[in-house]
Parts: sequence; C-alpha cells; structure tokens
Amino acid sequence: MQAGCYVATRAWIPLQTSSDKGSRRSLVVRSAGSRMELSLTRPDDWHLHLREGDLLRAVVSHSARHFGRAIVMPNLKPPITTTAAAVAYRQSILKALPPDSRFDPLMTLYLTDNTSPEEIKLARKSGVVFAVKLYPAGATTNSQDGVTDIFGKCLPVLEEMAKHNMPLLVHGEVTDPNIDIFDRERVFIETILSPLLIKLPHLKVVMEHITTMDAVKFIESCNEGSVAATVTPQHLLLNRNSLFQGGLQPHNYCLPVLKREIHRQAIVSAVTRGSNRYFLGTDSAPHERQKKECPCGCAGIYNAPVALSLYAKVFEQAGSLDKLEAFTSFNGPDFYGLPRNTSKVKLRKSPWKVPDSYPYTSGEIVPMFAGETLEWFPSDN
Ligand SMILES: NC(=O)N[C@@H](CC(=O)O)C(=O)O
Ligand SMILES: [Zn+2]
Ligand SMILES: [Zn+2]
Repeated sequence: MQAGCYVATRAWIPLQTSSDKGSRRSLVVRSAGSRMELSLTRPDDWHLHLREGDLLRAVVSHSARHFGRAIVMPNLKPPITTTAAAVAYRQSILKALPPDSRFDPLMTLYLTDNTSPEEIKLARKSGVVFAVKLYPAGATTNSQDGVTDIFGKCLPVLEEMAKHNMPLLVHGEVTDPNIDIFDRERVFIETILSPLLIKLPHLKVVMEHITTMDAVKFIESCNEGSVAATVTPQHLLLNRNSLFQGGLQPHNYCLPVLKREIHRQAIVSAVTRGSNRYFLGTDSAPHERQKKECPCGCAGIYNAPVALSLYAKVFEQAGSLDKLEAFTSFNGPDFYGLPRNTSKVKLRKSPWKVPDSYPYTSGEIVPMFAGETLEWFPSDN
C-alpha cells in the first residue's frame, strides 16, 4: 500500500534538552551509540475509538502500551448515551486490557436530541465521564443517532455542561448533501460552532480532528483554555492526493476527509509552533479489512500502532522536536484539568516495519502505513 507523505525533508537537528514551561527538564534527545532517543512524559490520546467485543480485544493493547489515558469515543451500536452505559463500557475496556496495564479509559457520552440535563449531572458525579460528544446526525461512522438541530433541543444540556465545566467534543462537519464534502468543516464553523459559542461563551469545546486552515484560524480566534483542537497523524502527514495515489486507497479514507496540501501545511505549522491550543488525538478508528475494502467502505484509519512514531516524524521534519512533548503529553491534561502523567516513554530513532495487518478472531485490521518503514520506534524503557 503506497501512502503519500508530503512533508518537506529537513536536516536532523540534534537537540540537547528542552524545558517544560522554561523550568523542568523534560524532553531529552540523546545519542545512545549512534541511536537518537527521545524521552517523553507518557502521552495520552484525547480521541480514540476502541470499539467492543473481538475488535476491542484486538486493538486496546496497541493504545495501552504507550498511552496513559484516552478519551474513548461513544459511537458504538447502540451508542453510549447514558452514564450507566459509559460505566459498563469502561468495565469491558478494563477487562480487555493486559493484566499489568495501568491504562485509564476516560469515558464520553453521545449527545442526542433527547439527552437531558440530569444526565450531565450523573455524568459529572460518576467520576469516569469526562466529556460529551456531538455527532451531527449522519456526519460520520455510527452518527445516525446524533444531533439533528443543536440550537433546538440541546441548549439546556449544553448550559448544564458549561455549568459543570464538561467539555463538548465536536465532529465539526455539516451534513447538508448540497455542501461540498471538502467545505463541510468550514461551513460547520461558520454556521454552527461560531454562533454556538456566541450563545454559550462559557462552554468548553474541543474541535476534534481538525483538517483545515479555517479551523486553525477559528481555534486561534477563541479564548485560550476554553476552545482547543485535537489533531490526527493523518491530517498532519497526508493530503487528499493520498486517497487516489496509484488507485483508490480505502485505508486513507477517514472523516473529515483529507484536504488540500495548503490545509495540511497550515495545521502542521500551527501545531509545531508550540501553541497549547492543540493536543494529540489519534482518531484511531479500526474497521475490519472487508469493511474498508468493499463497494461502500467505512470511514476511519487505524493508526494506534504508528501514531507516536508519526507525530515524532512531523515535529522532527518541522525542526520542532522540542515542542513535541507539550503536544503529546501536557496540553491535553492541562485543558481537561487533569494531572499530567508521571511515567515516561521512549522513542528511539531506529527503523521498524509496520505490520501489513493485525489478524484477530473476526478478520484483520490494516494499520496506517501498513508494510512501510518508519523511523521512530516507541518503547516503554
Ligand atoms: N474518523 C472516522 O473516519 N471514523 C470514525 C468516526 C469519527 O471520528 O468521525 C469511526 O468511528 O470510524
Ligand atoms: Zn469524527
Ligand atoms: Zn473519531
């Protein structure tokens, strides 16, 4: 599988140390023999699809190996719309983890037209639900039960969330079939997100998996600490050519769909400048191979096994490795008001081949950059 990569190559700039907020030494780049090595505070994944059943059991260890926590998306069938369902889903994730794992799944609720303000109180009280997810109905995988009119029935719920400091996580695309698919994020910002924040200026919002320069401009126009964005490896490394290069490439298809090169560049430059408004969210979204390679293939890229390696590549190529750790490990917990992790992970500059697929009981999952060689190898010690 040929996956396009459109990052200008830059010479490797060896760094000695960089500091966290100018004080504590955190990221260390050193040469162990001839191998470069990064030591990072353990990252968290602020946007992850873990699925359920066989698929959950097949994928969860790929995230749990290197990430401390993850915001787990609620778009199951049926979706996780109540705190009780979120608590039960969390138990099934914990059960699927390797015995010695300390991975902490942070749960979310799926917002519907009928979510009640009471449910938000329950969610906050539970201590395990950390956000509510807005899927415009029909926008993406398993979004059919999502919101049909955010300005209709949802306002009391959103007001309750603002009161409890509970973030709204947004799949930011309009669903109007008359709007070109490449414009749906920009139009969502103009017609929904921006007016919503004028109505509810105290609502904390994460714009998930941003894909455009319009999103970057919007995020930077908002109050810091109140509106932020997650960014995926695919939207940092690929542009829309990767969907068609050498033939149709279903494993590069996700929503929001990959955009033009100028958008990719705008996102790379926003993230690698070191702004605390952006943090790591892989949007790792596994689908069994046959569900991707068929006449009506699902949207979603499985990147959990390669994500850290790819983020390091992006920051390295931008000459900003000193900004990597804040993106992977500080900005997310700071936004959510959670403590930063205390343990570390390492990334060694040592080539490794991405498996062609991960077989499991019900088929196989093809990862992003399947069969290709990547440079940064993540390990726990
Ligand atoms: N990103 C995707 O293309 N797919 C996600 C849903 C989502 O995050 O929109 C999925 O659940 O498969
Ligand atoms: Zn989404
Ligand atoms: Zn997602």
